[in-house]
Amino acid sequence: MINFVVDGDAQAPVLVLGSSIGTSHHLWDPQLPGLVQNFRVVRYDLPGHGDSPAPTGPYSVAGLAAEVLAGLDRLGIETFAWCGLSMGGAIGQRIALDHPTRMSGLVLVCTSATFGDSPGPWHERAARVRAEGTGFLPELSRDRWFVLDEPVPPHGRELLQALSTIDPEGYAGCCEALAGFDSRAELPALRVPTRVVAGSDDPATPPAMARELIEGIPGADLVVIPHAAHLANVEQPAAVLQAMRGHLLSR
Ligand SMILES: O=C(O)CC1=CCC(=O)O1
Repeated sequence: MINFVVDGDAQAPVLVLGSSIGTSHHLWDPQLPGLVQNFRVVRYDLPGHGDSPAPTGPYSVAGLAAEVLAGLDRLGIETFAWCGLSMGGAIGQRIALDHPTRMSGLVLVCTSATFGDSPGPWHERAARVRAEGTGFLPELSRDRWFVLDEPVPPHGRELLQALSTIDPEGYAGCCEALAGFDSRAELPALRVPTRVVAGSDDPATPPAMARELIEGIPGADLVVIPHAAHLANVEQPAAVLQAMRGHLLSR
């Protein structure tokens, strides 16, 4: 069963934070103090990540969305705002499309309607993790997660180190879920008020992918964070918090 972590006032409106493949709920530690002022913040760990077990696959974004919703049901949470980075944004899109009455607002950070031109690289990464384990992931992720030639912030170094502790089967299953995700044709039907946040230097989900999201989602707006790669909320914590609060507190 997916691990959930809840912070903040039980009476406050709920904000769910979804993390990327390769990170845990700790991805959002830099924003937590600024969010609990207004929200009951619910975070979760993907299968095999953080404190979640890795059940046998196959995994899909739709299946993970259903698991997160089941967890929110167990917590007695009916309506919520959602902010998800990367895979957390894919899961957020799926829930917004399938359960729009449950979601009051959506922030999509460093994410996309599809993760790459072809699913091949995700299947290759899944196969490598199954063959070798997750030890190679910190080196692979350094230049995808953080701007080249800039020092990695201390929290970013912790997240990179934690990559090698992830359950290989959980990580591989999440790669396969990303390989199968494509919301492009459905974006015009996404009716939850949406803000898209992109990192100016994100090589994994570059600003062009963010523009595809805002061109597809009715009424969506875009904030581009300068000097940020894929983990923009770790590199530029204050700017991402401001973009999140600016959208979610205007609802
Ligand atoms: O690890 C990466 O390549 C970055 C990434 C892309 C989608 C996601 O969730 O993380």
